[in-house]
Amino acid sequence: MEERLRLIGETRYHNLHPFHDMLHGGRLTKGQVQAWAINRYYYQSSIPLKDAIIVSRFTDRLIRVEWRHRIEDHDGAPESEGGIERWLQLTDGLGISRDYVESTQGILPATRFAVDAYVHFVRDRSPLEAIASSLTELFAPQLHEQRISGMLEHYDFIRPEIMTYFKRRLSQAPRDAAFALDYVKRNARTPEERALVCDALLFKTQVLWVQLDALYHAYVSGFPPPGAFRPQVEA
Ligand SMILES: O=C(O)c1cc(C(=O)O)c2c(n1)C(=O)C(=O)c1cc(C(=O)O)[nH]c1-2
Repeated sequence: MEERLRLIGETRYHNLHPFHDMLHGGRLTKGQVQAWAINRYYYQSSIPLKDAIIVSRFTDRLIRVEWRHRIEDHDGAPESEGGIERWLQLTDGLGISRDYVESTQGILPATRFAVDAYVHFVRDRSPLEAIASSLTELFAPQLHEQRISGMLEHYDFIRPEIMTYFKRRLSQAPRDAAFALDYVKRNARTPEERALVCDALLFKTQVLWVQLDALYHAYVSGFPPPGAFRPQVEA
């Protein structure tokens, strides 16, 4: 099963999407990077809702204890900032108002539908599939490394401080992915359960991929849907 999961990552993870090639290779305008960050905020801010649902689905206290730090990683705590605040530092650095980002008014409909589908998936499917759907994080650190170095190298509007979100994920994601992988290996006992685990990961790669398809269509091909964020024309 682990081999199958890793093959799904190698062939379907969104590091392979052409929008990411453009983002990391310095081939987007500042307006297109702003569009990516505004849309991605919706994903970030929904992750703790998704994780709270996962916590609510386990009667096993030890799993709840293990999983709940993910909510704090994103939401923060009274004395410490979390990932959502760090994401807003990124959008601040890109010159977009927090009110506008947090309102999620300008996001693409496809972003909302895809992210909501992820939240609903962990609510509606088995707890095993809910955990398996987080396994894309196995493949995230390499992508984050690429993003940090690529964006710093290629864009004069990206300063090191605003990439803190990704630097922090470099240590958080491997720990989280290792727990989830160990959990599915121990708990998917039948061929049917192992197939469900692989299908959950496949589903999640589609949640991520379709968000970049929508960004590409709107901001590279140039067909933003009505009501979506419109970058200001750059001089
Ligand atoms: O930048 C990315 O490509 C990327 C991908 C993923 C992922 O693979 O789901 C996550 C993140 N970032 C991320 O920052 C994050 O906090 C996160 C949580 C989860 C999850 O499913 O619980 N995925 C991801």
